[in-house]
Amino acid sequence: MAYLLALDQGTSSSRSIIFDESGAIVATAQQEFPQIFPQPGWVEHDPLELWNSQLQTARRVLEQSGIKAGELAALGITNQRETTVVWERASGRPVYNAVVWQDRRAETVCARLRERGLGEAIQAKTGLVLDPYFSGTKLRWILDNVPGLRERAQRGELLFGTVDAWLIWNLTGGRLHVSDVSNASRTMLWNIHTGRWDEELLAWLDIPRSMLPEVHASSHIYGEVDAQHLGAAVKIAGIAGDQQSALFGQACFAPGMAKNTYGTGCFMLLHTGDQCATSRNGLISTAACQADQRKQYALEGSVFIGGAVVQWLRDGLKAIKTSTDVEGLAATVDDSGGVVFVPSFTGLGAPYWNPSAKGAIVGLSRGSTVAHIARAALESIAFQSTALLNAMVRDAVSPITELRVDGGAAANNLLLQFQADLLGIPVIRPQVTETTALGAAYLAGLATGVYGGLSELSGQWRMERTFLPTIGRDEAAAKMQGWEMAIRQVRAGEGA
Ligand SMILES: Nc1ncnc2c1ncn2[C@@H]1O[C@H](COP(=O)(O)OP(=O)(O)O)[C@@H](O)[C@H]1O
Ligand SMILES: O=P(O)(O)OC[C@H](O)CO
Repeated sequence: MAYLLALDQGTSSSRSIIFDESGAIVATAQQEFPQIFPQPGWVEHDPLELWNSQLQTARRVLEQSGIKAGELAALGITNQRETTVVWERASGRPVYNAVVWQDRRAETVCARLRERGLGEAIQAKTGLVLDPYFSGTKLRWILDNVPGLRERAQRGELLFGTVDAWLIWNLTGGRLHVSDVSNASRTMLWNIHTGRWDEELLAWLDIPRSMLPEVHASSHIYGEVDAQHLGAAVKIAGIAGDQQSALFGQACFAPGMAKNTYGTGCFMLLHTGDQCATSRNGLISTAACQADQRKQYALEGSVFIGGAVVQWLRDGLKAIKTSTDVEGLAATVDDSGGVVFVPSFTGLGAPYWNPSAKGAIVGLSRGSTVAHIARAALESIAFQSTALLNAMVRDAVSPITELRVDGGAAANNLLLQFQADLLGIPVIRPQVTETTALGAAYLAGLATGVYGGLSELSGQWRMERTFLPTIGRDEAAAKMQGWEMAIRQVRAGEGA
């Protein structure tokens, strides 16, 4: 039996999972790390905490499983995307906290690029909307604002990486500065058509070329982990951004196959094969996992607050004790009683793109209770996801006949039923919902010969439960109209 280790470095925790070659989970270890909020709209992580928590979970999962590092066929890395780390080439020390994907501070950088009329040209090259979400704008902010760093970067003393590159630098004792196409495509420095770092983009964002990692296909033997970390050298044979990794782990390999991940945010990806489709409806184009030398693409809708709205009910409103409790509370009422919750705590992502929007709860009446608010919070996750799928349908790249789902909040049956009702297509939850980690394990297994090809992986995918629509299309459309009206109110409040 071959074993594969997936390192899944997410926004709220680091996880390590060992899979056997059938895709079954053998053991899991997880560790949370602190979120740092220095100012409203800013979100940071300590890069050393990311590295240490990831390493600890990798050691723990090996211990728990009784499998020795030397018995692993390979490991794959998957990570929160866009989060930006800068460190010293000579010492490996980070020079600033990691600026997290949710962080909005680079809006000033975007505004200047917009004023220069570069929004469309950037979108044409990168597939991305000019928004502070993406790494290049965060990196530019760091070099412009942290004293001394621009000069040091120009002297070649500093390196930039998304979290995959940072982890691999540490795993290999500074021997490798590498990343994969799926992560590179989120930096706004990568030309999605040529599959290269783009000199014009680097000039517009004023980023020295010497800071950037070397980029390969997602399934590729990058090198080996230093034996001191896990007890033996292990091949690093897969890297992918977590959402593209989940698309791969859901065995969505063909055009028209789509998945939605309900984690901190919600990320819906539609595979578009070797065609880079351009959205006219607020979605972005992104590199999908590349298993070989052929480029693969997806259309993506990214929602910044998904399951995080449930965390807010728990930690901010203290309405529930655990995230799981939300389902019971929401089920005590038949509907939201006219309450609509727009959880745009960190601006609005796709398809609305409004970095300064704030959250709102509208439609409150004397009869509204915390249960209505909890239900509206869950519904907001499904409404936002429906807006993404509607945009994909309007882009008419390919028909979407079903949606595969995963992520922490996909455990919530009430949410998934409401999702199927709104979408009017089957919403399908697989048996293995750790699809992000599974994708990374698959990529590593393909590169090292554990798997013969994609069809073998498609054959491993198993459905756990299907949610079918139970309401008419008119009723679904009316619910969606109520949502869009609330969005207009939020945007009007922002002067958008
Ligand atoms: N039963 C549930 N219902 C709704 N939301 C949930 C439930 N369980 C977990 N969540 C939410 O899912 C998120 C965690 O999912 P996960 O996939 O682990 O996220 P990430 O990978 O972004 O760290 C949290 O925001 C949590 O509030
Ligand atoms: O860590 P997650 O699962 O919240 O995913 C974060 C995304 O990669 C951000 O683009």
